[in-house]
Amino acid sequence: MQEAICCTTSWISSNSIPSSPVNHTFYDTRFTFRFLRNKHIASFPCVRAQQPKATDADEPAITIQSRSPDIRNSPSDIAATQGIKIRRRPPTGPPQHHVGPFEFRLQNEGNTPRNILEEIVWNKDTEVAQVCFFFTYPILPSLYSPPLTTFSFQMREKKPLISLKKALDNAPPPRDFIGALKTSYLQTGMPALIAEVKKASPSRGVLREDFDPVEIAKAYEKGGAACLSVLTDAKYFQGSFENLEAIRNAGVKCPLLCKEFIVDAWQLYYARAKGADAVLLIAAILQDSDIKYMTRICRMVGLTALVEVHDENEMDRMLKIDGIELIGINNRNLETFEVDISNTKKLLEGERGDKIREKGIIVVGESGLFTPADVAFVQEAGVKAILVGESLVKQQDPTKGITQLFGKDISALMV
Ligand SMILES: O=P(O)(O)OC[C@@H](O)[C@@H](O)c1c[nH]c2ccccc12
Repeated sequence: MQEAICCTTSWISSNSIPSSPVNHTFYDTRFTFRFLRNKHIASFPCVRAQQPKATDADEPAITIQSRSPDIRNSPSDIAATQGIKIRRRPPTGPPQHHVGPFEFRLQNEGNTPRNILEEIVWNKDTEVAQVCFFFTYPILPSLYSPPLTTFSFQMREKKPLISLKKALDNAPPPRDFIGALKTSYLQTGMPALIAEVKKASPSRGVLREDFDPVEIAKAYEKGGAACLSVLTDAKYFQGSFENLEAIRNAGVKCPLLCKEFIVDAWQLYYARAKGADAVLLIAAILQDSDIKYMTRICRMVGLTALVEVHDENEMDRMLKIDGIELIGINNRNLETFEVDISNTKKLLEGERGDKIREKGIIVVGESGLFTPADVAFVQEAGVKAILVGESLVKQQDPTKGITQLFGKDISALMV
């Protein structure tokens, strides 16, 4: 079985593990891990964790795993049929060549990221995996051939879910992200602003040297932002979960979007535990079953999911999924960095626009918005909210930046 999650050696490298679903299976009384390999299944009791409370009474209980259970067998084949070009890891795997104690990495098409988004996702997969726990448990030798006395498995957790669950209980309560957008839109008659706290990006480099996330967040709130987006990726955006936490703890009332590359359900819990009210799910990197699965988890833990699309195929995929309430159209192609705000218009035309209105989905126009004309253009196209980073964060006074972006002081229009 390709997606085996246990390793038959007592040593494993984080890179050598496929992105398999580790079963974060919660029971009220005990927690069982299941290991699948060559059709053998071994289960044993482990730490107890608890299933989060369903907020929707109709929502059946769910088993928490890293990724959707539906994709366990051939994730890349399914992704390809959905038009997803981003590969989730080097298909040729880790370095193959060993000479004595040395390892040689052979660079080839299979283990070289094809674009920046793929590179970010591979790094994120490794990052989430590296902060894991390695457990070594004795196992019945008869289950495997040759007999083993121990095996190790990787748990994609910086903190085990049990402690994250505790952190969830202590997390500040989730706030209504969509409600804040709707209220702002009604009060101002302009697209509600999700203002982004972003220090740097791979396409633009460092946007602001004197970066104080709390000060910027407060300035955005004062300027009339409905919600804030906080970058938490450290490697490419110089963001952090500490920034998110600090903004939340500083008493900023705007609901917070955790701007992260979510590749594993564990990250949803972590974001909520750190005070996020919403998370970003990127259709270019998550297949349909992952989106369905992760949006369900979001509902259970009280997070709003902002599902991001960039092209027609991604939009059509998301429109077939029930329960999506908020869709962001990214004007930036995350593979090439090209920005074109007419992308928002293109994806809202014709039948797609009709379907979005029918379903009552709120659309957010994302990236590359700098002027009142840009805001008017995407509003005309049908968005009720906008997500803006660069043009605001670069202003010495981000509050004034908001007034310049809209051509008027929107904070004065808010009750
Ligand atoms: O700085 P801009 O061009 O205003 O863009 C903000 C936001 O849309 C952008 O940061 C963004 C949109 N989708 C993302 C996904 C990951 C990281 C960043 C993003």
